[in-house]
Amino acid sequence: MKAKLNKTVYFIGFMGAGKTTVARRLAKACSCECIDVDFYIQRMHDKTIPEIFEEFGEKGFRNFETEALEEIANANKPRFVSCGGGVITRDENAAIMKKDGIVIHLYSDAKNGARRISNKDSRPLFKNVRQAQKLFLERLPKYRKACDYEIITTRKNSGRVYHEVLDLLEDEGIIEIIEK
Ligand SMILES: Nc1ncnc2c1ncn2[C@@H]1O[C@H](COP(=O)(O)OP(=O)(O)OP(=O)(O)O)[C@@H](O)[C@H]1O
Ligand SMILES: O=C(O)C1=C[C@@H](O)[C@@H](O)[C@H](O)C1
Ligand SMILES: [Mg+2]
Repeated sequence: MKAKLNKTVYFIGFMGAGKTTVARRLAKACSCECIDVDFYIQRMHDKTIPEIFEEFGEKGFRNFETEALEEIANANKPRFVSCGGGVITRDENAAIMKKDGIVIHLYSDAKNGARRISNKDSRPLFKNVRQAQKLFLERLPKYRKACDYEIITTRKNSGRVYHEVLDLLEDEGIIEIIEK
């Protein structure tokens, strides 16, 4: 399949929602760039996320995250961006994404995320399922406020989520299908 993307699409959602997986597959179909904000931050600072949390704390990490988002949004070219799970903790991040493109919330709670994520050590804020579920419930209104669209991913495989997002983007004129 070949498609053309007209506007940058930001994926938000809790850890393990499938943001990176879906963004990569869509970028391949549209022959455009796919940016993972977590990878971008790690490359910018040449440190892993746990190292950044240890050295600069969560506040330091959040500052890097806003800086990275600003850079990504300023590039002003259509692409897919998968965000870190906590991007909605700052209202200014939501404003940066909305100004540049459209925001899709991939809904997955922490219990669902826990079944999908194998390496929880690389995620300092996913210590155990009970704590993570509490964090998810605190964040849910923020994900919903920050997004333009929401796709439920619970009990759906990544292929199904991909097709639902693709249909949505086509219906909204954000993607044009060139070849089926
Ligand atoms: N809908 C799905 N059903 C089952 N497994 C999935 C689904 N989507 C992604 N996965 C798998 O779950 C794991 C996490 O997916 P992914 O890295 O895309 O999530 P993420 O939202 O980017 O997470 P994080 O916020 O931690 O970066 C991967 O192993 C991926 O293959
Ligand atoms: O949910 C969160 O707050 C985070 C999710 C990850 O993607 C990373 O951005 C980091 O571990 C913080
Ligand atoms: Mg990811």
